[in-house]
Amino acid sequence: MMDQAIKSYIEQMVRDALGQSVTSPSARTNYAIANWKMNKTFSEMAVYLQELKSKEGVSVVICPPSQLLYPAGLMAKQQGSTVSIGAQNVHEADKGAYTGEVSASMLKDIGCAYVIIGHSERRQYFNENDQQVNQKIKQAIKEGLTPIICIGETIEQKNSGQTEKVLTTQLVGALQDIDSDFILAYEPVWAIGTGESATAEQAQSTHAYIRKVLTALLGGRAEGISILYGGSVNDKNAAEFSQMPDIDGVLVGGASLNAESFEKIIAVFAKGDM
Ligand SMILES: O=C[C@H](O)COP(=O)(O)O
Repeated sequence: MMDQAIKSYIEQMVRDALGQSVTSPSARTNYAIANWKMNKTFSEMAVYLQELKSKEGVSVVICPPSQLLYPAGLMAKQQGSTVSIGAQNVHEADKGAYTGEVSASMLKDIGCAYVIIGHSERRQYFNENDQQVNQKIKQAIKEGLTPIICIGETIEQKNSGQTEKVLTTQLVGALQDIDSDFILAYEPVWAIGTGESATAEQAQSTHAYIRKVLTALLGGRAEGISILYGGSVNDKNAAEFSQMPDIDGVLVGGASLNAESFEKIIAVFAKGDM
């Protein structure tokens, strides 16, 4: 548990930061990240990667289930693709007796460049807490992986006006003693897999708040952090998100499973094509 005095101090910094305008979209990298979750076989992955064309001006990351991490990376390399490979989770320990788990050094060893950490499905089904998320981020950074840190509120938290408090707590917990770069993904739990995305305006307003919290925590470094939106993004609504100054890309679940749909989403986030 965080000391109450530190928490109050950070909250004051956040309040102070709320008056500042800190956005500079052109300086940040745009990302289109596919989270396949527990989907796709080897042959489905092979067909998908053959079909998928990436674009300049946007970093594309595919996060397949763990059995496909190595072959997907190999195949992308053989095809001369610029697509990077990311894992969907990592364990917080270096190594040891943790049956079924995978370490950050193992992910690095097989060519992963990114790892999703703190996805709401991990928090909900596997009881991951902010302290674990923080440890996983540290492990990822130690091994040279870029963490894709997920935060987001549930529908109950949203309806009771707790969104900003929940996001601030998750950010403060996740980012303790983190001084390397990362990607942040705002994924309202109520929008994940429901077909009911946040509106682009709702997402923009929350992203602007998140950036101000990041500014309070990290200072000027927050300016360069890409903040992605996730939650029922598809090839129809992606363009609206891409117009928002604090939305630097998307983390896509269901709609990323189809190469054609994901390619359309990639295209709208390609800087220069907007
Ligand atoms: O990581 C991706 C998110 O959970 C979003 O999933 P979704 O696009 O299926 O709503």
